[in-house]
Amino acid sequence: MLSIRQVSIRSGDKKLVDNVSLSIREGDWHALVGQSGSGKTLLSQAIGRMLPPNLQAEGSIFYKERDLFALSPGQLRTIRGSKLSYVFQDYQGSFTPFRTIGQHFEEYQKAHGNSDSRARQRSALDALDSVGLDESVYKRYPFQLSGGQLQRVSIAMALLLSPDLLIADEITTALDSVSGHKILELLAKRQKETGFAILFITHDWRPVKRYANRIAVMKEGQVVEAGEKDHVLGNPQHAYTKQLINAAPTIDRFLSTSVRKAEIV
Ligand SMILES: Nc1ncnc2c1ncn2[C@@H]1O[C@H](COP(=O)(O)OP(=O)(O)OP(=O)(O)O)[C@@H](O)[C@H]1O
Repeated sequence: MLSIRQVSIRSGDKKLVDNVSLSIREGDWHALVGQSGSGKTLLSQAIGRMLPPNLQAEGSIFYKERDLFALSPGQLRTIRGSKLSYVFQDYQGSFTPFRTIGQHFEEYQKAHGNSDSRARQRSALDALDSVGLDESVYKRYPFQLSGGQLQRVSIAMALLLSPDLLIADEITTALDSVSGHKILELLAKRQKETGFAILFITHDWRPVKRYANRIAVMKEGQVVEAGEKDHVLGNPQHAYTKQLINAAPTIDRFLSTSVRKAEIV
């Protein structure tokens, strides 16, 4: 469904992403992991042509046989937000403080051509309901919601127009672990219901093990290993992947440490 072909991203002479190729299939939960600064966010921004203006991308990214790099800005707008949508770690930055949640939904839907105000409100309330939020949230301001609730609103908006691909960049990093877990469970439930694919950028191996079916590992701008999750985790080929897997906390290790601590006390 999405095919990233030999994409490089440069800042002047410096290559920040180096000749990356990656495919995302319908319904995939595709994890993108790797060291800080390895180019995960830039690669995800390149998909929606949202790179900072000082950077240049080359190569091609095909969404259902259309090269996104070759589309006009108008053509791209019909795809971004509707077929491809984003949720970010910085959910607070995605909201304007003096606008209610309802006003955010209004603006978003008008921008995507929904001119029927009753239908707009109905679909906003349905979207809130689908992420476990009640109608009262529609009239509230962003500062009146918790981090977890705001991230739910971001997901509701990102899924409003039934995208084929949701790009989720570190979406639980700013949340406490319980709220983060609830967000991921919600995402998994919505994915099961509607079948969109997820490009899931993370530092955390736990959700990768739990939810992903495919993994790509990035290091210094390159994808050093990619494939089915079970294959990559069970039979890692690259030294860096092995290092990442060994460094990840496992429940077994966590439990044995806790038991040891309990024994010492
Ligand atoms: N606008 C920019 N101009 C120049 N260099 C940039 C720019 N944006 C990012 N970079 C550099 O590109 C590299 C890749 O950045 P990117 O944010 O994609 O990494 P990442 O893998 O997402 O890291 P993290 O996991 O810490 O979020 C980094 O070295 C970063 O400093």
